[in-house]
Amino acid sequence: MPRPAAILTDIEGTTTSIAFVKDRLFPFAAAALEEFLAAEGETPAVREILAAVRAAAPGQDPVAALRGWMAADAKVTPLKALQGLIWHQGYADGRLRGHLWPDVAPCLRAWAAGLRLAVYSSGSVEAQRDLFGHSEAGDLLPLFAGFFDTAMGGKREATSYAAIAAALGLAPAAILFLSDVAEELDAAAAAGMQVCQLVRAADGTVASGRHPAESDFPGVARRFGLPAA
Ligand SMILES: CSCCC(=O)C(=O)COP(=O)(O)O
Ligand SMILES: [Mg+2]
Repeated sequence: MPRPAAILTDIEGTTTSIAFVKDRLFPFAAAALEEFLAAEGETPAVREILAAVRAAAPGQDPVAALRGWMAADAKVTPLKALQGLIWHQGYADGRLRGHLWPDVAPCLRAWAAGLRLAVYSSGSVEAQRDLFGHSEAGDLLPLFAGFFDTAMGGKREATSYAAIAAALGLAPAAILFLSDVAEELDAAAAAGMQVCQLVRAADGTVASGRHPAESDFPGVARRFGLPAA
């Protein structure tokens, strides 16, 4: 395999602890839902999201549909867009700061000097930008060349990875995709990307055995011949 020219990274379980997403971000959005809709429900962005909720859950009360998706951790685009808008307020006023494992920011900085970096998460592009722009390691936005969400398709579909490679103007084989979820790695590998599973002990991730696996970003750097932090 050629040395990767670009790194495409997942967020939850890869750059960021699962606990931060599930115990901090998700409850933050859940607690603010009704109040946010009362305040912002007539803005064009939220009206568009609510129309998409009604289209995806016809005949259901939109708030009930959103609550159901939250309870199921459904990766549904309108829910993800709305969570991103709610989190935006928290990042802007300092109540939220994006968690990153301590090994992540030094490696991203080292890699960005010679490689293109991009993110692919179920979280909306706005949510991704806020997490890295207001991270515990400072503003990392300048390191990234692209952000991709479920508008590209689901993370377990090979076509999503082909679309992201095309958007980056690279052959899939030139891109290394990092994720904790084996099914996402299966899909990226099927599209021709190089892949590596992040098996972070603190998150309780288990190696699938189907893909190369490392416990942190320096391990990824060693395995794929990338610059070390
Ligand atoms: C942008 S941080 C919030 C991530 C999120 O909403 C989520 O559902 C986790 O998705 P990922 O694809 O990063 O595992
Ligand atoms: Mg993940």
